[in-house]
Amino acid sequence: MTATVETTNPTTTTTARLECVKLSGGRGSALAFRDVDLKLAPGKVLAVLGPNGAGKTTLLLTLAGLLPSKGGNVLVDGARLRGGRPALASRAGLVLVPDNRCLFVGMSVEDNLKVAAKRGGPKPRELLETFPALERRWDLAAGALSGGEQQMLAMARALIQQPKVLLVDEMSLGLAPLIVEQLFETVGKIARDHGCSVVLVEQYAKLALDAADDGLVLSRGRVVLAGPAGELAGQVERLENLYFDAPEDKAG
Ligand SMILES: Nc1ncnc2c1ncn2[C@@H]1O[C@H](COP(=O)(O)OP(=O)(O)OP(=O)(O)O)[C@@H](O)[C@H]1O
Repeated sequence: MTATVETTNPTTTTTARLECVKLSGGRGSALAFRDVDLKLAPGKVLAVLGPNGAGKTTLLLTLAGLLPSKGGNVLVDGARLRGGRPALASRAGLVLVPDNRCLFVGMSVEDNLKVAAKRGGPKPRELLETFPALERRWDLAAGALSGGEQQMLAMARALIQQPKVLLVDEMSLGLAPLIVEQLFETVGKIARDHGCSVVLVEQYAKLALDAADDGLVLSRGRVVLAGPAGELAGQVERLENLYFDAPEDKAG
């Protein structure tokens, strides 16, 4: 089964910021996800949900060019992106925030941002507008920050690269619910203020759908539910069944 997340209004927008057409991917010879179709407009947030092992992270890594695709296409602003080439994906504006954050823990907050800054792009201190909590940590080593602050820094470091599409993996991992809620709010603000599209891989289905415009649910590598976030949020029971691998939703 495939499904399409159509966030563009066909009467006003002809080109999606991010588009996947029958995209498949995995590691080695195994497919972790298959035939994923999606369209995401600038400034919109897509929540990618699903149980453990559903293929969510593999989808993000494939979009970021860190894994080769095994079929289908990825398009950014209508231009086809060659798979398996992280430098090309980065040049096309795809920026990944990995679940382990990958910060330089011995370097200060400022230096973590400096190494990612682009010529002509925002200066590190400009990121404090979006992440004011980092100001009082500015000179501290990233490794000395709390989990929530580290996640903010990881997001700020992605944002300083002026992404067209921000790919965020398990932003909430290991964080207190209150911090998670704040981060989700910030994601919505980033999409609106910076006009970038955000693909948000998450386990916290309810919070993610509250922050997203659209949702897509993977189960066993296949899209089993997709549509406006508000509609998916109204199907929490079906979502929960998927998480517990209910037989009716097995994609085979
Ligand atoms: N490093 C790896 N080597 C081989 N197979 C892997 C590796 N990482 C994940 N897989 C396999 O790929 C499939 C998809 O995993 P993936 O991590 O994309 O799922 P996920 O939906 O992100 O799950 P989770 O929420 O637990 O992170 C699973 O069958 C998993 O066992």
